[in-house]
Amino acid sequence: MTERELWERYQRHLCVVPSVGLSLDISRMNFGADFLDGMRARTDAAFQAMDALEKGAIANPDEKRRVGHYWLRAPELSPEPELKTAITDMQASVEAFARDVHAGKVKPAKAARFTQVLLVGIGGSALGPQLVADALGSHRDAMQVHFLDNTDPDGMDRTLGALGERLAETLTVVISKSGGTKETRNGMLETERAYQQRGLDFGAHAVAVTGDGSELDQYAKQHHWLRTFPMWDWVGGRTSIMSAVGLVPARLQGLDVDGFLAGAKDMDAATRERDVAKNPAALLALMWFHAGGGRGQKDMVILPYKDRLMLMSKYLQQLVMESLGKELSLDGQVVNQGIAVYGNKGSTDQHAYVQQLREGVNNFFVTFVEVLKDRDGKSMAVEGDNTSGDYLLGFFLGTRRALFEKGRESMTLTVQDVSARTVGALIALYERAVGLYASLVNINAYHQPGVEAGKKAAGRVLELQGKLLSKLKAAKAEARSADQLAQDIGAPDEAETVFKLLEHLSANGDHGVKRSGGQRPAEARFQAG
Ligand SMILES: O=P(O)(O)OC[C@H]1O[C@](O)(CO)[C@@H](O)[C@@H]1O
Repeated sequence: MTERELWERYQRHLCVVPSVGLSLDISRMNFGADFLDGMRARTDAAFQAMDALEKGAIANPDEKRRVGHYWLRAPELSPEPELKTAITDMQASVEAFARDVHAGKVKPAKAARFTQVLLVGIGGSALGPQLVADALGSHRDAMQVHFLDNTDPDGMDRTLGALGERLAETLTVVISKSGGTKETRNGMLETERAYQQRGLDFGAHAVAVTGDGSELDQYAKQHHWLRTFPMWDWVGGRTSIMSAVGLVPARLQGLDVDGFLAGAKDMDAATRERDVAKNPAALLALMWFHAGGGRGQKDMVILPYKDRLMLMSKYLQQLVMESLGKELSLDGQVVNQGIAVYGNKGSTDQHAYVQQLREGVNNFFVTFVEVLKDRDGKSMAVEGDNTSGDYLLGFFLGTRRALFEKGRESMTLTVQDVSARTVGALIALYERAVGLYASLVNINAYHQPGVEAGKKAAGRVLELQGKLLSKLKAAKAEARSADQLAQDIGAPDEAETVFKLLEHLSANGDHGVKRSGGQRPAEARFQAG
C-alpha cells in the first residue's frame, strides 16, 4: 500500500467521537474490504445482547447475576428505582465523607487531619484505583494514596515503613467485594497491627468498601470502623472502578470524579451507536476478532505514549484476560478463548521489547494511545525548535511506521489529554469492547471460574502445612526428609508440595523449622527446632 493509499484508508476508517475528544484509527489493521459486512450478523447479535444487559437481563448466567456497571455513570438507566437510589446515595455519601475528611471533621485521634490514604485490596479492588491515582494524581492532591495489593510480607513492610509516623494521619480503605479475599484480609490484619504498634486505634482510621453482610463488613462493624460503603453483586470486580471501589479513593485524593463519570457516560452514549463505523467499541472488538481470527491468536500490546497511562495495560490485562480467558462457550463447548494483553509505555518500550515486535514472531497487534496535549503550560526547546513532546510524537509515528513496514498490525487511539473525563471515557470504551467481543465469540465475560480453582488449591496447600507442622512438632528433634514427612501425614503423593512447604518454613523463623543435610530435595532433612 502506498502512503497515498494509506492516507485514503486512514480517512475512510477513522472513527471520531467528538463528545469525548477521542478517535480510533484502524487503517493499519489488514482487514479486507468485506470483513465488517461479513461480521454484521454477529455484531448485531452482540449489540442486542449488550442492550439486554444494560436493561437488566441476567448477563452472567453461571452466577445468575445482572451486570450493572453502565448504571454507575447513568443511574437513571438502572432497571429499578431502588438501584438508582442505591447508586445516587452511594455517590452522595462518598462525596460528603471525603468533604468531611478534607475539612478535618472526620479526623484521626492523634493528628489534626488525615493526609494519606492506604488502600488495601487486590485485582479489581485495586487495579482501577491504581490506574486512576497514577493517571490523574499529583503532589498537589488533597491526599496521597498508597496501596497494599498482595500478601507479600516484604511488600507490606515497605509500604507501611514508608508511611512511618504518617500512619497517625493515614486513612486506611479496605476494599473487597466478597469481603473474604485472603490477600486483602492479610493486608488488613498487618495494617491493623502496624497501627496498634504505634498506639493507634485502627477502627478510628479505617473504612470498608464491601458487600452487605460479608466477612469484612462484619469485621468493620465489630471493630467500630469509621464507615462502610456498599458493593453490589451486580457490579463485577474488574468493572467496579465507578462504584465506591473507585470513587472512595478518587474523592479522597481530590480528583475530578464528576468529570470521570461524565466521560464514561458520554462514551457509553457514543458506543451504543449501531453503525459500526461510528462506534469505537464495536470497531475495537471487531479488530480483535480480525487480528486473532476470533480465537485470540494474536496478543494485544497496549502502547500509550504518556507516562500517566502506564498502568493502562495492567488494568486492561485484568479487564480483558479475566473476562475473555474462558474454557467454555455459553453453550458449554470447550473453546479456550482469551486475548493476552501486555505493554507499558512509549517511547520507553522502544528500548525494550519493540525490537521483537518489529523483527520477531508476528503474534500481536499494537494499540497505540496518542495524547495530543504534552503538558500544562509551554515546553522548552531541547534541540533546534523541537520540544520533548515533539520527540515523543516522532518516536510514536516512527515506531508505528517501522512496524507497518514489516507487516505488523496496529491501531491508534488518539485523545486530547489525560483528564478525568478522558480516563473515564477510555475505561468505558474498553468495558464495552470487552462485552461486545465476548458476544462475538459467544462466551460469558462476567465470571471467573479459573481464578476460583487457584484459590481452592492454595487453601489445600495451607491445610497441608497445618498437618505438617503438627507432625514436625510431635516428632520433635527427629530430622526427616520431605518424602518421609509426606508419608507421615498420609499424603505421599504430595511430596513435592511438602518439600516446597518445608523449604519455605525453614527459610523463615516463624514456625521454628530447621533444615539440615544437602541442597538437593532427597538430601534435605527437616525438624522442628
Ligand atoms: O473484591 P474481592 O472480592 O476481594 O476480589 C478481588 C478480585 O479477586 C477476583 O475475584 C479474582 O480472584 C477478581 O475478579 C476480583 O477483582
